[in-house]
Amino acid sequence: MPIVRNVSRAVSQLLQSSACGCGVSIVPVRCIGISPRQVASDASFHSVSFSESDHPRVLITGGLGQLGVGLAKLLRKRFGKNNVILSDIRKPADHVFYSGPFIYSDILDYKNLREIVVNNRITWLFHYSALLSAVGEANVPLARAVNITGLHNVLDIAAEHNLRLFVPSTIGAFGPTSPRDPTPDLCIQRPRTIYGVSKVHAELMGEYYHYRYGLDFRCLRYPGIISADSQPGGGTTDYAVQIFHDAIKTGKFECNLKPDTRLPMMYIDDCLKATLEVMEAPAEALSMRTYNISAMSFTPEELAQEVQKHVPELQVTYNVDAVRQAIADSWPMNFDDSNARRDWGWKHDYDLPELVSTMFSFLGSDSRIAQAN
Ligand SMILES: NC(=O)c1ccc[n+]([C@@H]2O[C@H](COP(=O)([O-])OP(=O)(O)OC[C@H]3O[C@@H](n4cnc5c(N)ncnc54)[C@H](O)[C@@H]3O)[C@@H](O)[C@H]2O)c1
Ligand SMILES: C[C@@H](O)[C@H](N)C(=O)O
Repeated sequence: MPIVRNVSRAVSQLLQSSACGCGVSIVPVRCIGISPRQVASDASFHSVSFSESDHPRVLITGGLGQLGVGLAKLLRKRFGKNNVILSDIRKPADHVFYSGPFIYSDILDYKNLREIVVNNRITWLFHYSALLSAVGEANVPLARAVNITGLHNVLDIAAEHNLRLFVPSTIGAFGPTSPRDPTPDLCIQRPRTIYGVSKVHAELMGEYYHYRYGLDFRCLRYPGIISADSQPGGGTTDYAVQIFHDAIKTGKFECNLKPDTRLPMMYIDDCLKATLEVMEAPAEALSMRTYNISAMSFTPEELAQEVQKHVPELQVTYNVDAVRQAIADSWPMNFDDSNARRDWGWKHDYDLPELVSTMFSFLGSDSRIAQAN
């Protein structure tokens, strides 16, 4: 009766352990006998345990958004082009399609996702598919399906096939009753968006699967991410990307948040670096499975002033979007990431001045607003 023994050992360990996971080290119990989803008896369990000397075989879901292509580039440099598969439900641009393996995958299609994992002997999964905060409020049923049902599919497949699973969370996982300045890792989380609710759900489900089934779940709460070569997908922090494009194209920027709205932000290279670092961190180093990460925090007014050092002619006006403003007003102003810095050595490279000069050198500041005047 090995399964029964494993179950009772898992349950007794779970009951003895603290629920918060803060500083408490619990030996994860891997027990495929109590796999979270019943699978057909003929299903194959080609789970490949990843040994440190091998390269992981990586799948990225929702990989054609703001962050996925950059992540694939970083991981392919490290693990080899053919070991990293990008997937999405959209058609990739030529340069993406020809830069490495791409596959269609709808995360709502459980069987197809499982087939991809099995056929490609996937060992690491980065689950990036999501509807972000502003688009989520515009289509709650779709956000609920993609962000919650999709996550359930990914969790079950990851547990069944012994994957290391990364799911990003967000500053949006906090709400108006959370401490906002700074926001620690462990505090009240009562977000008021479907996006935030789905991300708290993801954090809790991932941690539950970790303690219950031994799933190697790792999660970072990202701030608003700023990138030059990819467009944001409909979030509240999008203004901080749009200002660069508008400064160069027209010399005029209309901001949809109030000038004094302070939010945590990060340059994409720091975000992707943190993601790889936490995935490579030894399990013993992780006292928690969900960490805040932080780099800088600024208001639209402060960002505009820094941008004007490069484009002095830039004119900024404010036309507040009530939905986005309400969301931003409920989010952290500053993020406390001291646990990530202590546990696995997280350290950001970009503060506001470096972020702004890097964005302009990427976007080519010589094409700036001469034509706008
Ligand atoms: N960009 C940020 O500022 C930020 C901040 C915090 C957290 N995050 C998180 O990081 C992850 C990636 O963010 P992003 O900015 O690249 O998002 P994005 O909105 O730009 O991209 C999301 C991708 O998911 C895909 N998708 C939607 N429905 C799908 C489905 N049914 N099956 C498969 N794919 C589907 C979309 O086609 C899109 O390419 C998300 O989980 C997001 O919550 C992002
Ligand atoms: C912060 C983050 O999760 C995303 N950029 C949003 O604004 O929705």
